[in-house]
Amino acid sequence: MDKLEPMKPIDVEEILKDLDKYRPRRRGWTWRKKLPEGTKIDRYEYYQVSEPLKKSIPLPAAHYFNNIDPQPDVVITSEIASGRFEDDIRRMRMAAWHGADHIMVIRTLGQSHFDGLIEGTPEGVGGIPITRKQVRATRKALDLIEDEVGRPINFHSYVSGVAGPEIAVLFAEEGVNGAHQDPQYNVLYRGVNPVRSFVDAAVAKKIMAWANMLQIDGAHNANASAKLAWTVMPELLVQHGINCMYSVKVGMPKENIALSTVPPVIAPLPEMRIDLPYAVALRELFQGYRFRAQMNTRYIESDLFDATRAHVINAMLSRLTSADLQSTITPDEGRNVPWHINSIRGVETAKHTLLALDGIKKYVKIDQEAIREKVRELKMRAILMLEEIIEMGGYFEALEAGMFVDNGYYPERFGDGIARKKDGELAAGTVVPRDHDYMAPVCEHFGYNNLPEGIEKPCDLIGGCTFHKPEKIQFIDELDETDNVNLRLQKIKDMRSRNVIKPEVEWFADGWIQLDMTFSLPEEYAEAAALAVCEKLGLEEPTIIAKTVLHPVEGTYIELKAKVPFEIKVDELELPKKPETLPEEELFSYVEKRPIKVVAATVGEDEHSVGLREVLDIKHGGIEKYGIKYTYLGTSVPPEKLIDAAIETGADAILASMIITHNDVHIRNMRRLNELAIEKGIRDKVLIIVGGTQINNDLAIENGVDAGFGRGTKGIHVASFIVKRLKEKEGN
Ligand SMILES: Cc1ncc(COP(=O)(O)O)c(/C=N/CC[C@H](N)C(=O)O)c1O
Repeated sequence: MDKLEPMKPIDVEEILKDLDKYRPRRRGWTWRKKLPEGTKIDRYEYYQVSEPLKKSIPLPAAHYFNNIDPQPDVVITSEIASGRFEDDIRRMRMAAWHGADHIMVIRTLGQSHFDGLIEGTPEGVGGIPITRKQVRATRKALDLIEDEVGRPINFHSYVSGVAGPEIAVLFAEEGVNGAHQDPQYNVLYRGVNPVRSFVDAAVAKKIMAWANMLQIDGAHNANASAKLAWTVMPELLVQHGINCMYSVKVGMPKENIALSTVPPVIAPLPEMRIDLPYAVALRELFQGYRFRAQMNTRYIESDLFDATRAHVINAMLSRLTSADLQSTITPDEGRNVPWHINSIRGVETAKHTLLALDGIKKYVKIDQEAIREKVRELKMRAILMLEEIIEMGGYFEALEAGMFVDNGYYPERFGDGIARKKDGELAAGTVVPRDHDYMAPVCEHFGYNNLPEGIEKPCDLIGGCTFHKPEKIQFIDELDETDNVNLRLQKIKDMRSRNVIKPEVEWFADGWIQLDMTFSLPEEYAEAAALAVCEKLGLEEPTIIAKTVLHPVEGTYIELKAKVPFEIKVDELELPKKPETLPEEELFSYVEKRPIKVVAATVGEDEHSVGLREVLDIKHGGIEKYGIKYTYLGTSVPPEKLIDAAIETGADAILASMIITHNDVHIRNMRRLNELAIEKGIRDKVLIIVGGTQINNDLAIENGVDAGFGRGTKGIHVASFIVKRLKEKEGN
């Protein structure tokens, strides 16, 4: 398969075919191609956008603006790792269409403790088992997806744990474009021996530098691990400094070193007043490096709205300072391994906010004087901390003393930091000093290597290494015949062959749905009542995933997930009939021969007019475009007035818009129009057509009018209906 059919799902079996022969089309990271300041998109000016996509899904409100889908200048990340790469590939395609060009894949639980590579395609837990086959299949799929959307997509995962160097070689061989690499992470959060972690990191970073991979550091983990995240701000600056300098010393270019910057707090704290000075201090201290805005995962609860608000603030912080990448840790990080919809919501939030604040610095400047004191204080605290680390004898000694992730706001100390023994922890004593005559015919190998004179590159000694002779790469297909993608695909093939489907959240037809409901009960009763509703609906495994107390006794909002026990037969689905339309030239010629007049209004106490005006006015392709004359009576028009106007003007049709449906007021208005038309003796002379977001044709007809048009109706739909009916009534 050399390209994707836009309206066909990715064929994973096709992706898996000839995987042993696949070679990555490029190595290294790709930034977006920025467009000049003042670029016009449609009639609007932009200052921070990049080249558009060939295929994409714009923001929800884009249809008001000719469906434009501007792409911010900042790389947008989507983190996708459900445990089944074959489903993640589908979601990567969804994310790419919504504007993500950086796909980050978390590794399966505990892979950092595997002292070697794993192979095949076992199912992961909370992430993907990173194996050559999985990496290769995903990169191959991303090739197709990037061709489809028309923009390179960066594939990213993690170089960490006791097999860090091996993972780095794998990523370099397989064309992975970016990776987290920070030796402090292994030490602090994976309990790896500090010396081992730093030696491995040097080896891994050198390989990543050769592969031109973007590196993201792990400072955000301190933020995510501290009790009060803001107290580690000075330490975050120190941690960024340690990884940045270590990476530069190993030979990594600064433009490939990204700081994973996290806003230290969230409302109810005065978020921006605390986060802004920190963000400014970072960018002043680390000029020349890249900034990856990482949402604050420390405080993400199960409330999707609160998480989304936090994401908006984070992206706003990016625009007020600067960011090269905008991460979109999904809003449901606080409750699930991210679901499809929440990966996409994360991308939309980033895109929306970055576009909303396009060029904002032309109007809004940070008052450098006002912020100066706070910025200086943060830098001073970080410098003092660095000086103390040096006084303690250096990084490893400071580590043993528990200097890191202490919850005190340095120099305040609580003594509850994460202490790691220099000669203890996982893989202690496994670093073997190289002999003085050490020689390895290995390219991009960190450290001294007694290579013989006159060779062009080390691997010339062995006829080429896998970096220079990829045909030497050993591709292992599957190792576990009971846990692999082929077995999992069997279930999908079976359902597709029977043309049945189930709802899903992260894996194909996994059966999960999400419900939300509100009860006028205190929360514990509301939770029990919600579960009871699911039982009565015959749903399986109902699980409460979030709740909002609207009032201690007046009401509680509950969100649940539950599984549907049945399959849906796709063949038996009744698709809503698309309103038929006549060819435009038929409409023009009919109306020319047979003039048509209509009266139109928004009826009752309803003030909504936008939808009706779009159906009427020529500039929106309204019925006026086809020569139909209309008399528009405005909004909140009593049905009586609309009928009288139809009589006065001899109208052929009445167009009544009704958006408000409270207490079925729309239904009363439909019936009223019909009754009045009968009373006044014009019912057989005039078509009554109603429209509105909650209207459908069946509802309209059962309430006495001739047609009902719902959301998204265009002038041609209404004009076609009128002409069709008049033809039926009057012949020709
Ligand atoms: C520097 C570093 N190395 C490795 C790993 C992952 O390591 P395991 O494979 O042991 O889980 C991480 C994880 N960070 C969380 C990712 C977050 N969701 C993010 O977007 O940054 C890390 O920060």
